[in-house]
Amino acid sequence: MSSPEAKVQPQDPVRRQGRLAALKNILPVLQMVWESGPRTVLGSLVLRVLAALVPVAVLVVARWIVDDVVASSAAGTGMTPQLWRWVAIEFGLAVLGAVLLRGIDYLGVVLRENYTRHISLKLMEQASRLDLATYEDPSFYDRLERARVQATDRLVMVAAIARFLQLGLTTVSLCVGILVFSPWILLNIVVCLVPAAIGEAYFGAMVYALNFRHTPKRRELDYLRQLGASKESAKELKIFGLSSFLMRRYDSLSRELLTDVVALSARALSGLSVLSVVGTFGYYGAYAFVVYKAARGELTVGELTFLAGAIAGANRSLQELSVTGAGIADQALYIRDMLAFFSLAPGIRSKPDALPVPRPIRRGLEFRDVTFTYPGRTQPTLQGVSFHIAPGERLALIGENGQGKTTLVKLMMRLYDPTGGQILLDGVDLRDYALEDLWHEVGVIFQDFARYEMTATHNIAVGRIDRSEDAELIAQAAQKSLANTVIEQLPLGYAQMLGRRFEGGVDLSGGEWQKIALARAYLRDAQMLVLDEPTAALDAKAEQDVFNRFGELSAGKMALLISHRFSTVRMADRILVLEGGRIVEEGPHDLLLAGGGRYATMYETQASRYR
Ligand SMILES: Nc1ncnc2c1ncn2[C@@H]1O[C@H](COP(=O)(O)OP(=O)(O)OP(=O)(O)O)[C@@H](O)[C@H]1O
Repeated sequence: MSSPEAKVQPQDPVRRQGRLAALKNILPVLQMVWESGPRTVLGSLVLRVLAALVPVAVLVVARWIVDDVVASSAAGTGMTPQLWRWVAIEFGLAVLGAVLLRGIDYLGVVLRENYTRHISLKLMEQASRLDLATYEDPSFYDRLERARVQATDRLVMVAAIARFLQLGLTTVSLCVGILVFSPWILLNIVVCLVPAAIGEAYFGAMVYALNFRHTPKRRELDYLRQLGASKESAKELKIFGLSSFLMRRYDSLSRELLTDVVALSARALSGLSVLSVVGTFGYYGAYAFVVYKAARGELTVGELTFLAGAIAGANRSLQELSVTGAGIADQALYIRDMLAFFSLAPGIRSKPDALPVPRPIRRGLEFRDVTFTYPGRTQPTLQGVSFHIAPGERLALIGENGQGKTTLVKLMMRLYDPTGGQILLDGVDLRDYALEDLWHEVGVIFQDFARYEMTATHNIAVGRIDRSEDAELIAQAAQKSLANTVIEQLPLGYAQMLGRRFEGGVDLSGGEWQKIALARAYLRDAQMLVLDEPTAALDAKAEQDVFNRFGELSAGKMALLISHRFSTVRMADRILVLEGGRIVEEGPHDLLLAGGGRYATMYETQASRYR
């Protein structure tokens, strides 16, 4: 049985410890950014360092220009060569600044595309590793949704970190410039900005906490939106008149979210406005002090120019630094969900020394006293199930709805592990075999098989994707399942896009889809065939044709059939009757019928309908 995966316990994001702990999440993200394109990252860093130093260089040159102009005009020497040189340098710096900006933008685009690609592939890979049980847990979808949104939204954070580094360097260089003249001016600016920085951080965390709480509701909103505009539900929505019901639900849910968001934004607006007034005090205090010193002749006009520019620049970049820093800290909280998703480990996996599945399988598959309870359920779905299926044998499973037939198949494929008992293949526990090998050896079509919005070829090829280019093999599988008759009617034949999602797609009937899905099972060179309701959507004639072939196709293999139709079931060598998760009868059709038990009653009920 798969171990329940650790639930991600959300730390209280508003508390300082939670925020500080979240900061360490930045490191793995930086690592992922680096992995997505080391050269781009390096190039981007170099450009940003250069760009960070341009503002202070401009101010230093401006200071010398102003002082030289004042001196020249007092001495009446006009434009000196030295002055020309300063102007030329200033011009060069302006050009450099503009070019660097373009370069940073360009590399930013490359970085963003690389990172999105890299992270999306990682997400897909991780999602494919997880247990089926994980997919049946609603909290998983909340987590997946947060991870998905974060994977792309956190690009903002990547850009923010780069911006933070650049701003940091600009700020330090300007502050050093100010410090040379007066440490007090600097202190004044910094101290007055601290409350605003704390305020930004606080409200950022509040927004995160709100978004965290809203995730289930947002998921429901997405679901309602999709349901309201999907092909699958369109018929029922119209006939049952459900649209207004869905819209009312959407309206009330979205209103709840809106109210919360507006309330928080209003609080942030008033709180942060007050705090920014304090910051402005610091800036103008410093500015007035410099003007006062210049007026008393304690600073040259060039120094006044430099300081006024540096104070304005430092104030601006410090404010921006605190907003960007708070932003990064918030993003770090969001990233926690993405990292938590990446750290989920599947409970069902191969052991390090896993065995290959024997070829050929000699003794067959045995369920030995198997019990299974679904995660989150208290009652077992299967109880003490024991049976054996030998190579070359066709076994049928019959039972009313919800008796555990599909569950038994899921256990057979190791999509779940039993909670009690053992499943053995050639006398060895299924858990000792390599998972991929085991899956390779089964050709399965589930009752709720997937309908891929792809071409007819690919819809069959998914059964054995490494042979997707082998047109002949695919055509043979289609012939076996009778899908060829369906495909030959399509305007583009095997190249026809199926489903309605994409341009030129053609939809099929339920039975036609089923024949296509059946071809997937035949495409595999598998030793076990498992067909869960393989003919449920087929008409009587097609069912007859499918089964006439099935006999030949399953020769020498183990075949398990699940069906509610006795016409299907009776052709099996042996039939298991499942009731309440237990096998209550077992034997060939004639024997069970003669026995007059559960099977005979079910058979009679169905037969009487046709008399
Ligand atoms: N993922 C799940 N989590 C919890 N319970 C489940 C899950 N899947 C199935 N069940 C429950 O297990 C029981 C058996 O389900 P199963 O799908 O195996 O029945 P079945 O015999 O194949 O039914 P049907 O003939 O309707 O296909 C049902 O009561 C069902 O509600």
